[in-house]
Amino acid sequence: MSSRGRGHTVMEVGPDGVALITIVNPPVNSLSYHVLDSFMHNFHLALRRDDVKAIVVTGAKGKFSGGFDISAFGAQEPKDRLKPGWLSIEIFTDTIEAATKPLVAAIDGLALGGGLEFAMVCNARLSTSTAQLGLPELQLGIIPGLGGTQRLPRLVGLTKALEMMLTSKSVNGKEAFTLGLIDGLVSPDDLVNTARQWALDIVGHQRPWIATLYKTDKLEPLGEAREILKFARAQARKQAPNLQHPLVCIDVIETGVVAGPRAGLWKEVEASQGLVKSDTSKSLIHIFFSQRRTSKVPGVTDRGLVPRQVRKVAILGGGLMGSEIATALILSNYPVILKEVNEKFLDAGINRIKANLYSRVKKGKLTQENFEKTVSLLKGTLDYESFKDVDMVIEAVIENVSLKQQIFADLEKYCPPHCIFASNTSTIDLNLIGERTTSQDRIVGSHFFSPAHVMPLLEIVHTKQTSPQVIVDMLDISKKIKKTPVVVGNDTGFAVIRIFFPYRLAALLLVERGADVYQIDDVITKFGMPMGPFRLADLVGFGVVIAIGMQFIQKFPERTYKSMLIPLLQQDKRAGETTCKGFYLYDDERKASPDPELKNYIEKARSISGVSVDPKVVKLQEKDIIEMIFFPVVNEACRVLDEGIAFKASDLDISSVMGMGFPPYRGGILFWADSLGSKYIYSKLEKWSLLYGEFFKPCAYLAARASKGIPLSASVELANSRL
Ligand SMILES: C[C@H](O)CC(=O)SCCNC(=O)CCNC(=O)[C@H](O)C(C)(C)COP(=O)(O)OP(=O)(O)OC[C@H]1O[C@@H](n2cnc3c(N)ncnc32)[C@H](O)[C@@H]1OP(=O)(O)O
Repeated sequence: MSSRGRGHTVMEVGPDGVALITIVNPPVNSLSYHVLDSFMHNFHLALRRDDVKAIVVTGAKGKFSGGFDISAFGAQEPKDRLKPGWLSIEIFTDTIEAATKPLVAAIDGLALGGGLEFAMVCNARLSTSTAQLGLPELQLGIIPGLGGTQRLPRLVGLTKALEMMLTSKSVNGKEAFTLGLIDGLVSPDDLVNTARQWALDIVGHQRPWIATLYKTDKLEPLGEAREILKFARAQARKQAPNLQHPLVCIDVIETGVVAGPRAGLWKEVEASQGLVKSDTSKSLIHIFFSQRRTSKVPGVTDRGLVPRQVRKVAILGGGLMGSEIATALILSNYPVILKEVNEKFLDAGINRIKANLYSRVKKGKLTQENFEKTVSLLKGTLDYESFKDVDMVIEAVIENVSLKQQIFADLEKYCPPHCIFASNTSTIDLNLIGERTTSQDRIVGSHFFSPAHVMPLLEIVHTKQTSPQVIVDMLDISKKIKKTPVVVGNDTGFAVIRIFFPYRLAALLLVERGADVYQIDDVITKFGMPMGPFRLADLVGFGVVIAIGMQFIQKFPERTYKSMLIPLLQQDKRAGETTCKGFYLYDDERKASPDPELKNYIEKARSISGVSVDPKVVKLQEKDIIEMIFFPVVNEACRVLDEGIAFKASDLDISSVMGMGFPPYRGGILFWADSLGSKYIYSKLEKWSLLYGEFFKPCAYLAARASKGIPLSASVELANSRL
């Protein structure tokens, strides 16, 4: 975790009698204790100075503040700071909001979390139209802790305040103005001067001097407020049944509405103290920093390489993945050439891309005008003529080695020598794909997850020969197309598919020994996965499931559990959701329901495997099911780390969350595993391997860490230092 510099504020007093205090703590002007101490020093100085009539607060380099310094959560603090309410009530409310000179916030860029709470303590707020304002604390497992739960409803009303806090979504300056969150919209160039004049106008009684905490005009009448809160509670329980902090947030807001804002502030203080120590918050903060750490790749991003500009991209293959990738790129303003083998396929690809964009128009995420502009970035082609000035090609054709080899050999002939050659393969060795070229250094994997224009993860796959420059370029592109990149090695399944291959196999092993398919899915969904392994297999389709399964049987025969259940279902034309039958039955609206016929297939698969129903498995508790399904995934993640396919444990946490929907509030697969302990996981896997075979056998990495009591995510250096 980094808060980089510790930060400070700078004060300048102008001849107009306005003290301008600027927060300086790059990169996002977070509110570290240094910043807060420095602010209070300057603030008291400004209050004391006779030549200061009013104060304007702003942030350096076009950013007001990204909020409280997240890296300071859980850090050891001096005693006075541990005093409940010290910052929120003593400093923010009773000192700043109650000051004898007015404060105006001049907001550009960001005012998030504590940043916005700081601005709401000021007596007026001016902002640029593009600034982002919001209280995203809930995505970190905490609630706004500097009065945000009380002041936001008093500025924008309960309904909007609840929406902003519970979804963690920010609003732009324009919307903030309409809502009443800010008092004026100003261009960036005029921001500070207008704020100075505004502050002087408050002093001169030409504008109101408002203490937000005591405003009531935006609050709904009590009866209506209770109904709104009741609805919000029901929604929160439905959307996040495993999470407590959204409900705590609603309780805190309610206290302020019912018992008054000071009671609300105290309740906020008390609730925040508990939440900041919760496992949920620790996990979500881990995810926050891990996500930002994925683009720091040792030996690659520490060489001072600068990403090259990619002005034009070509995509080969307008099938499902190719068109989704093209959609992602044009949505981020990359001109794209889509190549297909004939007019029919090309038209189909272009229409798919238009349909992807159109669905955003329907959802209000893209205007009709921007739809036209985005589509104009796309050109279709049937040959390589227009490839002479492309900076990157992404190949997304069917998984056929010789076809891909031919394509890469052609690319070498038609594309400029600097062009990056990326493949979206999810199963084929990149070295094989590039075998007929002399361009191995610019061959890289760009493994998108479907739907590629929606899913947030991009696996960047490097071979031993991929140049660091190409990886740096890919990291830059992934940032521009708003994906979280994870750089991984070139091996079967890369990271996500590889670590999750035992997920379905463990579930199949349990079912053959008597566990119930629907109970397993139910337990895994309650654990927090978007769906259980069987519902997921139906969604992906058995054709793909079997093809991927074959890869693992070939590569890791000793630890692949071979069940015939899925092939048996497929033989009967039950291939998952697309055939309306798989593990579930599907109606016209794709609603899944259990199928009583399934037991016949299970019995057949059981007899082929030669296993019988085990009464212990039939009676497994929820906790056992979770462990028997996820511990093999943890085991595989350890292997991936040990083999150097992933650079860091935290990259696998992000891969599991963003690629497979592992619940972020559990911190990702290895963070969760470490919360249970390597010894515990090892002992369980060891026991099951004796009962149920090699599939569960703990790997050497896990065994070594368990024997030393070291976390699975600890760096190799730490592990070695304990040898
Ligand atoms: C008591 C209060 O109620 C509690 C709080 O205020 S909790 C904090 C609430 N604020 C937030 O949740 C905002 C978190 N930050 C963000 O969403 C995004 O970082 C952002 C929108 C501010 C900027 O996004 P972007 O420009 O893409 O830059 P991003 O890569 O995310 O961040 C840049 C750097 O700032 C750091 N950073 C961002 N916000 C931070 C914060 N609040 N505290 C500490 N560091 C922060 C990041 O870790 C990153 O560090 P790195 O370069 O060393 O990896």
